Amino acid sequence: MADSALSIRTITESDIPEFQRVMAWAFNDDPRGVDSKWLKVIEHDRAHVVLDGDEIIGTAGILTREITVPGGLQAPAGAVTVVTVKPGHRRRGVASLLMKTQLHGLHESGEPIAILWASEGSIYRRFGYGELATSLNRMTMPTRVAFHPGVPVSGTRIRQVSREEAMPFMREMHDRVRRTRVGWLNRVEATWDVQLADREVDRDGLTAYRYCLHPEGYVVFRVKGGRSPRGPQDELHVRELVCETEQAYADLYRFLLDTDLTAELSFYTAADDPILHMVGNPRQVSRDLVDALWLRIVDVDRALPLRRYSSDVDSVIEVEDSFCPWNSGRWRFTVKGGEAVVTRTEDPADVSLDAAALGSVFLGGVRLSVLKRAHRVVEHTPGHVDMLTLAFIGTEEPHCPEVF
Ligand SMILES: CC(=O)SCCNC(=O)CCNC(=O)[C@H](O)C(C)(C)COP(=O)(O)OP(=O)(O)OC[C@H]1O[C@@H](n2cnc3c(N)ncnc32)[C@H](O)[C@@H]1OP(=O)(O)O
Repeated sequence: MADSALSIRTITESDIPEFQRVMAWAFNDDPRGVDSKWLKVIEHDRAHVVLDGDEIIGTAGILTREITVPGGLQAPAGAVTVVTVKPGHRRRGVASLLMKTQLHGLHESGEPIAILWASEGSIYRRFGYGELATSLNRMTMPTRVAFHPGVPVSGTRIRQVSREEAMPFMREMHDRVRRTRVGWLNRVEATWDVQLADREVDRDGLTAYRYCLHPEGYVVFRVKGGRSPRGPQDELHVRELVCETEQAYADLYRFLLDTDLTAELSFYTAADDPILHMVGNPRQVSRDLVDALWLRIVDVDRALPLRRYSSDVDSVIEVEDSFCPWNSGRWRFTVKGGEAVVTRTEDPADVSLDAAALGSVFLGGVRLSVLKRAHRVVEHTPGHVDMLTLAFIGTEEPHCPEVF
């Protein structure tokens, strides 16, 4: 329960310095001037502060985004960011008040999905966000590894260019590709400034970004210099690799892996990055899967029909959602030819779950059958969990390549 001394409102320009200070202190960081990169994307009418009297003690923002969902469709998503509470004011309900205000606002404006990256795994389930809606593969591999015979490299010339030259090409390429990849988000101009901000302070001893273009894709990376008695040991840190053809993917990876003076490539990539199967020895690719997007179904009946499903289903799903009570109760979920219809029903439930479990499975990143084994889903009618599992799973692992 929120403390009764607290109030909440959207921000004005004059709140920005204090908004930034609270953010910085909460993240154990230093404010670095009001041009701090995250502030560039904050939408003032969707950012909130919590006050204790006149003192700003909490912050949160929603970014208006589109997310690609299974079926190659785009759904509106509220991208929740900079949820922070000033040290000294924690555990008195400030974050809960921010979460409630955001989710009620999204419900009223008809935006059926909320997404976020969690700083800690123990915070957001209580607010109905499901973990691992997308996961991230922290991958490293030696450079120079050979490809499996039969993986073609076209010999297309790849050009390293300046950021200015790369930007128009990257904007267009990204906007085409993101519409085809489940979990990818659209970018507004300020997003590019944030995602590819190249401030000295963010480089951690690495070079500035390098931009390399292929006619059907691009790659952005930094290099970390290294030497050893055995020879050059530079590391390539890939920031993003965006390709609209499989050929460009093979060409750009080959280009990176053949870079002189390097020993290792690292890339926070999709869980199912095909590179694992492109190299001759898959054990040379080390992988570490972590949670990425957490997803919240704001409105069950609006959200579920937004995507396409892999098989037909007719099930009654009982949802428990004390934080957004309009979702609680039983819903008939019928899929025919990939399209879902969701209606209220009084019929007995085939399957029961909570809002967070529904958020985890929405993009196909988590199997409902696994949540059943984890005691997070209850099956009342045998067979329905398996049927729903197959319907929700798609042809690729969902992936969100950017932190917001
Ligand atoms: C999307 C993003 O922006 S991710 C970034 C999140 N922010 C940070 O990590 C910055 C540092 N942390 C903070 O600023 C704060 O501790 C926050 C925002 C995580 C939580 O704010 P608070 O105002 O303390 O949370 P609030 O008092 O509403 O707590 C609600 C519940 O969550 C629990 N909770 C809150 N934070 C945590 C945590 N870090 N770990 C475990 N439980 C937590 C509380 O114990 C409480 O539980 P209860 O309902 O059972 O009593």
